[in-house]
Amino acid sequence: MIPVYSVAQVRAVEAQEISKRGSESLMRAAASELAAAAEAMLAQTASPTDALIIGLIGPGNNGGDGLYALTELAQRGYQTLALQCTETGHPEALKAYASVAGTVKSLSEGEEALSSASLVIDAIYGIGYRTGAQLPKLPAGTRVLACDVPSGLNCETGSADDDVLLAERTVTFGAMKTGLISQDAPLVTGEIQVATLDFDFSSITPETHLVDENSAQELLNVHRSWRDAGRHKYERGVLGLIAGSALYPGAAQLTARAAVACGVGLLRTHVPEEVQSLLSLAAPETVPLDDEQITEALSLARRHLHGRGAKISAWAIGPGIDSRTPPTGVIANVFDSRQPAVIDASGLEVVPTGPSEQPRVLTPHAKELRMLLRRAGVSVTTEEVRQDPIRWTRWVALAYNAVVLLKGPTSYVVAPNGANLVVCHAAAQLATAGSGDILTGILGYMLSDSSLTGIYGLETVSNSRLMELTACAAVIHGQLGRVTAQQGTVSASRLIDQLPAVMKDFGF
Ligand SMILES: NC(=O)C1=CN([C@@H]2O[C@H](COP(=O)(O)OP(=O)(O)OC[C@H]3O[C@@H](n4cnc5c(N)ncnc54)[C@H](O)[C@@H]3O)[C@@H](O)[C@H]2O)[C@@H](O)CC1
Ligand SMILES: Nc1ncnc2c1ncn2[C@@H]1O[C@H](COP(=O)(O)OP(=O)(O)O)[C@@H](O)[C@H]1O
Repeated sequence: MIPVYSVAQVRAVEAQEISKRGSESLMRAAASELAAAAEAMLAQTASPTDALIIGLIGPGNNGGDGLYALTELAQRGYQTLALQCTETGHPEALKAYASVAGTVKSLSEGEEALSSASLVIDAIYGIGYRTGAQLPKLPAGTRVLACDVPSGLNCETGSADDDVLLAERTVTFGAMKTGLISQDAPLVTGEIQVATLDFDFSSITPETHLVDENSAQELLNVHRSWRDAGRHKYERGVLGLIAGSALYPGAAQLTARAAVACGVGLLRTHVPEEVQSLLSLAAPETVPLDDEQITEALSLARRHLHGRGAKISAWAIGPGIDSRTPPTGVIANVFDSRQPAVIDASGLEVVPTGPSEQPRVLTPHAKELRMLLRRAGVSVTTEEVRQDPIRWTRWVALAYNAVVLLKGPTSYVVAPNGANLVVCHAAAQLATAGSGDILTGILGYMLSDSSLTGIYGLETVSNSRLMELTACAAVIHGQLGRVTAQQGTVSASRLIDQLPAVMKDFGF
């Protein structure tokens, strides 16, 4: 997992590093990382002599990084041009660049060259940016590498100006910063590469941790073993799905098909009669589960009589339930159990507040989070949630005694004790009807699989493992969106078609 720090924390460590190593040597180290990233971006498309790299240079240290990077690139044979975007610049870096590659032009003098740039390095503003500067408009299709932070992005809040310079890649220095993963940031930074420059953060507690593809792989492997290959379907895990209504017959199918596509051991489905025949057609692998069997399964689980009757390892509750007539009796019994559950959509309208023995994950989007807060007696606006998502998600986690996944372009996973993780891996195309139902299927499957929860006997899964698995499900879901979008337009059904291949990439 990647630790994420506030700008103030990064500034404090930076000050220590400057006193140890000197400002110039740090800046040169940052510049080398930036130059290497520029070379990597051009590796497929241009040889050094053909490529023109233009640096947009600002007044402070960010501009200094850009100039030293351009100096290195000029020394390696690239054609470079430094365009000064403000009245003043970093004096030593300006001198260093001039001595290797010639004079620096003003933006107005050299603007025309932008249309022939192979790559633009955006080194106008970094963490010192305050909103409101005049930023240059780049020709459509310009490839941009941002130095530390895209210019126009407030790196404390993640709020971007309308004319922010959109980056294909951002090389950020010291550590991942909160404002690079919040609010607008995921839409403007491109891929983020952290160049730690060996900054020492050992005495500082990060604000949160980012779970990316690599960290998800590691987290998924924690309990996997060679013994997994010898398990039969019941040992592998049985998911109980309570979903669907005549009003929304599709949601139960999507969640069921997603869980099946993940490779669930067995899926038992509790849906209204009129939905069951459709579900059996859409997912013939599923086996219906009636009220009596649920009561029996819960009773056996309470008496630890595993392996008899309808054994259920975890539950997925909510997709497509008609909130006007939810199956409250059955759901109430499941909520009273100690079996892990993911609760989504209309299930969120009936999940009880207060203490519970059940390990639970609630998966609201922002509007559902506000509904959950209202049910717990707290009234907030959408803007308040946007400004401080972790704070309001924590309120819900505490009030409902559950791990909460707040879904959106950036997703937040928060436990009742306040621990939190962030996932920034989504593709915009995931904003399509039914994609949340698929996430419920993926997470439901993961909670049911003992090789992922590490629970084979009588204990229950801890909130910290629930958080990890929830973050992994969000990463897988994000990757699913990315892979599907590469091949065409995205719909929930197309996401399910890609799911087996994406799961395979995560070691399933
Ligand atoms: N301090 C260090 O040792 C290191 C700093 N690094 C670089 O230093 C950057 C931070 O440098 P600075 O603190 O000089 O800040 P910036 O280079 O981000 O900004 C320069 C100055 O621009 C001005 N400014 C900001 N917003 C403006 C606006 N809207 N209108 C007009 N002027 C505005 C501010 O006065 C600010 O100090 C980092 O982002 C990173 O690129 C790296 O070299 C790593 C080492
Ligand atoms: N603009 C966006 N960019 C990236 N991911 C998004 C965006 N909007 C929504 N998502 C993701 O898509 C999913 C939508 O879930 P949800 O709102 O429950 O949809 P539905 O109710 O249609 O199933 C969530 O996983 C969320 O993180």
